[in-house]
Amino acid sequence: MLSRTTTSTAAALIHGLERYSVSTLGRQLTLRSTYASVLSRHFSSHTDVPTIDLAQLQATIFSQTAQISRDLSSRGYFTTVSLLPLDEVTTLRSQAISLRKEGRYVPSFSEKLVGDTIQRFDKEGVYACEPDGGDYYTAPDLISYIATILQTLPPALNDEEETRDNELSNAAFNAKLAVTTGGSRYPCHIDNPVGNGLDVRKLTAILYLNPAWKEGDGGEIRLFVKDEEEVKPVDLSPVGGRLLLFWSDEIPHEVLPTACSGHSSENDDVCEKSALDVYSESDRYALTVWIPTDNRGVLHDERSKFASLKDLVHFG
Ligand SMILES: O=C(O)CCC(=O)C(=O)O
Ligand SMILES: [Fe+2]
Repeated sequence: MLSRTTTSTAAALIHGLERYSVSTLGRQLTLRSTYASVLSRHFSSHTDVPTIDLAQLQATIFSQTAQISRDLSSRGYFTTVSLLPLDEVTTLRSQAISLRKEGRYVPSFSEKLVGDTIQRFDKEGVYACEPDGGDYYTAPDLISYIATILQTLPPALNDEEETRDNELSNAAFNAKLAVTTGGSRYPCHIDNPVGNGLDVRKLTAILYLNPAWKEGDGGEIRLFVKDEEEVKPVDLSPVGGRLLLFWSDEIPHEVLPTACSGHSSENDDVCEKSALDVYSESDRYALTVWIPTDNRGVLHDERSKFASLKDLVHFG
């Protein structure tokens, strides 16, 4: 349990966040209320407080900032499997499930560029929620985690030589909690594929909330990165406590199918997708925070060493 002083620090961190709304590829992603107003209600009523150690989370990020910055600039991504201890990951997962039980998730869809047009497609068996300040009472640790990441990563990376030019912003962001059920996958995509001035997301930060994940459970994220002039796939398991960072406008990636929890009655090879209100241990939870840039000019920069990836990779 956090002491009052530490929690107040979290409130102060959160207080800096602004309302943010960006229309990305025609979709309105909106932060419905500020975390600050919810936290001020919280402090007057002394109800639940976050139990994850936010000060330790911040210290862990600061201790790895130099490596994060080096990896992002040299290979386009950074990952560690031990951002948080497993008991904290378990807490976050249970709050993610509570939000699902409250009906905060909706069926997920994505958009892809086909030639010059943007096509929308459903991601069958994938459900998503955009957590915001209004979710604080149900998910205090999830909301505090998001706030801590936002207040820690952008200034830390803006202080490092290799990543300073990206001018990451801690004033504006989008967050998404997604659950992938039996056999579902995400096709290959780039999170911010056009950089048309409305979508300014630069850094993708994913935390995986699957403390019981085992080898063979599937659901790996496959990044396409560069090895000399060749494209190299890198598969990373969604183990609980893994943090993955990569450039939102440059790194193609897909999510491989999760293992089946049941088979379709008609076809044994086809996984039974879970409905929105069916919960399974094998559900794959991921919490993504997208950090934007204050300088649109850095998006889709043709001089970047990763710029050619979008031409080399087959999407869809
Ligand atoms: O859950 C993952 O591993 C990646 C999800 C993803 O690519 C996305 O939400 O854009
Ligand atoms: Fe993505």
